[in-house]
Amino acid sequence: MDIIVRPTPKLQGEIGALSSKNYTTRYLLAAALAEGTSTVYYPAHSEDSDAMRRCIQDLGAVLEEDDEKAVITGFGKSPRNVKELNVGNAGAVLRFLMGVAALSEEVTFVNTYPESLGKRPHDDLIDALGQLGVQVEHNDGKLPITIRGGSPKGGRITVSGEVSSQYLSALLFLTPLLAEDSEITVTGDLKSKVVVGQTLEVLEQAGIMIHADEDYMFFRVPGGQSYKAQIYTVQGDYPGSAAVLAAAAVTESDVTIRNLAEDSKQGERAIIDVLRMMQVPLTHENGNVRVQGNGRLKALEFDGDTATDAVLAMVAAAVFAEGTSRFYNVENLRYKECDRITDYLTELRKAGANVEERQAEIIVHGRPEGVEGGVEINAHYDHRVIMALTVVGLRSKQPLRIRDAHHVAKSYPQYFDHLKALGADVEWVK
Ligand SMILES: O=C(O)C1=C[C@@H](OP(=O)(O)O)[C@@H](O)[C@H](O)C1
Ligand SMILES: C=C(OP(=O)(O)O)C(=O)O
Repeated sequence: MDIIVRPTPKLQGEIGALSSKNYTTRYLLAAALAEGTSTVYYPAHSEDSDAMRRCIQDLGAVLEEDDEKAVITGFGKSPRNVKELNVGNAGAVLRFLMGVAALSEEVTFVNTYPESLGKRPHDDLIDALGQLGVQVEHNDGKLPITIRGGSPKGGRITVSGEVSSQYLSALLFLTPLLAEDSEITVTGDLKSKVVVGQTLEVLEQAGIMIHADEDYMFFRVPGGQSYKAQIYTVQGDYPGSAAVLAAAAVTESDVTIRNLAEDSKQGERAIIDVLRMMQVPLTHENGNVRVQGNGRLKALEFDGDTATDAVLAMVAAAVFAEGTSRFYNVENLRYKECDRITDYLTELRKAGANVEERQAEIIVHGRPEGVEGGVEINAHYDHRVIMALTVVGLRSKQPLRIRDAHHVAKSYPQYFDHLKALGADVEWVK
């Protein structure tokens, strides 16, 4: 399915934020790793969260769900033997479950998105699991991957943080369950460091003890621990909401998103500060973010690694800002659902944006007068490219047609319904 995004000068209204993807994957996993019955309130419903639901059930968790909650009886330290797991296109789900698979005899992760997740590297996690004595068969560090776990005991592990924080998070979920204590040393520059804070927060809520150095470069993990069955509540999602807020910022708007906690550990909360720095009129009180856009924005410089999943939306806003913006420290955007620097900028240029790339930077020469549009966009299987190009389309002179925009459902299936409710002129076409 494609989406046509037509120029929309005004957005107005109020929506509730979608539920956080990162907390949903973590709570579902923590519940599966516990032996009792946990409840997760307001879990996200999207392809990635469904991938976690499907896989933990394949591994033996029992899940019952109604409109507001998932009730999960976990498998604890003993996942059921299963031949294959299908994580869809979900990177975090794959990496976390590669860790859990170390507790199984033999599991193969199949390659169902050869053009997206199938191209992403997992070498650093494969190497770390190898240090625990886990055998991993792989296709040059990529899917399909077969893990023969058996019974790793723990010990000293080093893991590179250069490409993704998900490898470290995977080890933090696994090692408390091993018989012996572990020490994890992170090498290189740890990317998406703030997301590790979300992992530690969830582990603490699950009753797991981890001694973490303040800079997250060294961890002592006591072995022989158990995840406690708990009641969890998923907070609102900043990365997805960032795209809606960017849409409000580039139009004449009065848009409110509810349920975005001021004190959230999500780094993408920085969308609020970034839009403020861009001089977009905005308030954030009692979990309500209200943007009263006037279409005028100022350029800025920003360390994108602190808010990795919101950078594309910020760049989309910067396309219409006065001046030149620079998003630096973003090299690991190249290892996501697509190359979010080269592929994304190719699509932005098609739409008429003036953008440049460096290995680890996106530079945007703003065009407050708007961009031409009138082209077809390749989504590159990437939900965040789809959301960001939609923001650009709302302020293009001619409509944009985004091909295969249904991939937005990886994290935010209701994105276009939400935009429509705010008055955006968007239409699904076959
Ligand atoms: O741990 C997680 O849930 C995630 C970590 C981040 O990935 P990287 O650590 O690869 O940047 C983020 O982009 C992804 O959407 C979710
Ligand atoms: C990169 C993302 O997800 P993942 O790495 O989990 O596939 C994302 O949601 O933008």
